[in-house]
Amino acid sequence: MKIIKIGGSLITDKDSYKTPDTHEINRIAREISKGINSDRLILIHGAGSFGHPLVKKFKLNKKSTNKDLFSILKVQDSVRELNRLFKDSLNKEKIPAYTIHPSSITRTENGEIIDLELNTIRQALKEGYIPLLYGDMVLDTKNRASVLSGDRLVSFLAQELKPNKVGMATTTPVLDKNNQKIDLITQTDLENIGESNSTDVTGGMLNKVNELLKTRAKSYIFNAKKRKALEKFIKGKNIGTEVEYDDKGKKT
Ligand SMILES: Nc1ncnc2c1ncn2[C@@H]1O[C@H](COP(=O)(O)OP(=O)(O)OP(=O)(O)O)[C@@H](O)[C@H]1O
Ligand SMILES: C=C(C)CCOP(=O)(O)O
Repeated sequence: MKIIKIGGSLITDKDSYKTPDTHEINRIAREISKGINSDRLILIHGAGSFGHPLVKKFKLNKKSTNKDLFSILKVQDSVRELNRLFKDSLNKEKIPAYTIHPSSITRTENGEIIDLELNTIRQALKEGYIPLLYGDMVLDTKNRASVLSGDRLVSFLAQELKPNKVGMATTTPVLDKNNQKIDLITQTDLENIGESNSTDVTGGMLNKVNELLKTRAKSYIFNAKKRKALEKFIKGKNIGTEVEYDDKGKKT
């Protein structure tokens, strides 16, 4: 099994509010379709400009017990819109993507997952679907709602479902201070890893690396703007920056 996250910066224009990159959405769906084989696959996508700017505007990433219910619903509706665009494009390419809305199956406590209903995902896989999840706003026992990033979903699902490979497709591999690609990153060399240059409430590249440090499966962050990179990754090629598992990287 593979778990792959498609970054919000690939499928949206992250600097323009709620702007899908339809051309890239369709190209990525085609690459997934060409790459896919009998290996099981779970897809997750980020929120891009359909999530981060609204969360920031409504301050929904802060601790508070009285977040406005309608603001939370607005963010959920917005990320669902992006999910629908991506799902439709995947289905058009004959990929049986089956959306599982994280907000319907997850609770967090202070942002940490305490329940996530895995049997729905397992059953969807069993029936031959490709479960499709995404960065969402979910119920939180202490703060009414919390932002659950697609990056966290990747590491949580990897821990539970034990895929043999994990990929985070975004617009760049991990770069060093000279802007050169890092081939292998470990817990000890995180100094040059920052957040995102765009509006991003979930920690950008640093969060991605931190989540993958907790992931035992072989894990890669790569640039899927490069033609055929995603297709090759799905077919089994290792590309981008490998993130080495480190049990000291465990946050949960
Ligand atoms: N050392 C680094 N190497 C590469 N990118 C870095 C580095 N430090 C910070 N970044 C930033 O991290 C960004 C990637 O993280 P970001 O969270 O925006 O991507 P994404 O997963 O595609 O988006 P989303 O969170 O919406 O799904 C890069 O575009 C870059 O701005
Ligand atoms: C901003 C929201 C609602 C989810 C963020 O998910 P991500 O784009 O995967 O970090």
